Amino acid sequence: MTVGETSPDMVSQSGLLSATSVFYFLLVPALILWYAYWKLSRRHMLELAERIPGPKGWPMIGNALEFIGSSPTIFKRVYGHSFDFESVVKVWIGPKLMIFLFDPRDVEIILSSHVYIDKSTEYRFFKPWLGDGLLISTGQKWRAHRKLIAPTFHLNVLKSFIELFNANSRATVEKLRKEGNKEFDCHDYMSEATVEMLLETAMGVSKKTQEQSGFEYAMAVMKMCDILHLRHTKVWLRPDLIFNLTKYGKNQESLLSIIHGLTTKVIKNKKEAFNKGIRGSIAEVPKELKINQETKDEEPVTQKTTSVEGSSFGQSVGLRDDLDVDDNDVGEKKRLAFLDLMIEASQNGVVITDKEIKEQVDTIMFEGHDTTAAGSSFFLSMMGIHQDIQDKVIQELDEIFGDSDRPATFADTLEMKYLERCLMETLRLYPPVPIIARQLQQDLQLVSGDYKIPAGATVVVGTFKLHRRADIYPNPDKFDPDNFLPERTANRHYYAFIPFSAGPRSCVGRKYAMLKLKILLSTILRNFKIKSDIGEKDFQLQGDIILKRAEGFKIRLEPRKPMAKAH
Ligand code: HEM
Repeated sequence: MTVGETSPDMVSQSGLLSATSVFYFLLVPALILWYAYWKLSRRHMLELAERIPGPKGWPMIGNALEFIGSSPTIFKRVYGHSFDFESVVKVWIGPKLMIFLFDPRDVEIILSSHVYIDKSTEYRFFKPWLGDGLLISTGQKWRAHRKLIAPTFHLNVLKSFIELFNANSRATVEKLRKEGNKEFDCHDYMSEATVEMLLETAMGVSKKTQEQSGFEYAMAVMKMCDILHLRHTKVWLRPDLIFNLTKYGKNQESLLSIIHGLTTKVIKNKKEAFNKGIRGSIAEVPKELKINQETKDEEPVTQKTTSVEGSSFGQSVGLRDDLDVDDNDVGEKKRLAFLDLMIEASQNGVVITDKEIKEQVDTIMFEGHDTTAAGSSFFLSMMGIHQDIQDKVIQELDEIFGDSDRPATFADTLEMKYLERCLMETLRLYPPVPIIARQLQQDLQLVSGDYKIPAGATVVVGTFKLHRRADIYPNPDKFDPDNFLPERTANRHYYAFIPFSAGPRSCVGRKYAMLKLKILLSTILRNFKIKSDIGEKDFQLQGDIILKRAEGFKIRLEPRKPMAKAH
């Protein structure tokens, strides 16, 4: 080859070289342009955010370091720092803007709105588990499904669950008895009980027909929540591509196969029963726990409607949502339990597909169990710590039931006024859902101060902190059931107590949860006195999606009577 001649190799190499240099030549300005555009498109957001108070952050990562460490450490640190600010706090996690709200007036604007109803992008980690179920769906799909599902949790449907609530509460008491008087974690029992109750009531199948135990399901859910929480706090686990390669990704897969295994079986069993013409729960109630018809018929007329005078079912008296609809408005046909209605609707054609039923069953099974398991475990912890208050609850129960072991009726639950106040106070101090997050599609003007939250930001309603505001609850960290005396609640802002959220996206299971918890907890306290060797100041709180005690819900039991008497 002579000088000046070029080999085909060299041609292709120089071609490659020039292609690479052209690529970089174009890439750099493209990146600069993209960055400039990105900055420009966020100018509005940055300008509005600038005026909102918040802790100083680092370049690029913002305040992300605040979220490093163990769950209890993060919870303590973030809650502690919230006192450096008033009712609105801005936090940057990398490029993500989050605005925390603690003022009930601001919270009302968000929660009562039909506009600001989109869930924050963090909820997307739930997708492989809950699909497009009620908790995370949005727009027309959410609206249509909410309309379908809400009536299945009206009080008239719930009243038909009372015998099953009693039967399962009784079974839980017998399981608890085996602990003797040693210290143990009551959360496991509460999880199992709530899963089994959901199976037998809302799903209408028998827990005995599920080969897989409710306990195994509950444990898998707990581990799934740990993984989801990790993805919220560890930024590098957020992209699916990376997450799926990690051990957490693999673990999630096997947990989902347990979780979905149970829900698939539930739907299959229910469909089989449905095709045989069976409606309502196929679970059996022991004869001695059947509530006789006379007692049912004695219920005053007001109780035959879905709203009960003076009883707020877990939200401020005066607030109303789509669960507070009178019987006459609901109509006879819609009075079916959750899964019965889902299957009937699907058989009638267009309303809901099999995939959508599955997503809703997964959603209700998750939302319906982990929250109530935490709520009941905190309640038992409170009883164990505050013996004087527990004595008053027990006295009230003795006045209602005497020394009879008869099952609780709906009318009895309305008499449990002091127990209800203790439950509300537990949900105030330890709300099982400690924060609620929404994604803003439009700017939002606040009323607590002259701040406007820009579209694109994530709004976080800090329920835990809101419930402990000293200007609303005097001595806010003290467990004081009298906070829910009518004269105290009368002048309180409706949105100062929102354990079940409020407004159009409030919890559909609110009344279900309150009724079930009253029966479960009263049955436990009719049989045991609770003791605790740990005080509230030693709680290691962790807010991984659901608020829990990291050290476990340790209590001890003292039997109140040797053996239950028949009525
Ligand atoms: C103590 C028990 C419970 C508490 C504290 C609680 C709390 C909440 C909260 C705060 C929300 C709003 C979440 C958000 O916007 O991010 C919610 C939503 C929801 N809850 Fe509950 N919940 C409880 C029990 C239940 C039960 C028993 C069920 C079902 C049987 C249930 C089903 C749902 C569903 C489906 C949603 C989504 C509603 C929607 O977006 O339209 N919850 N819950």
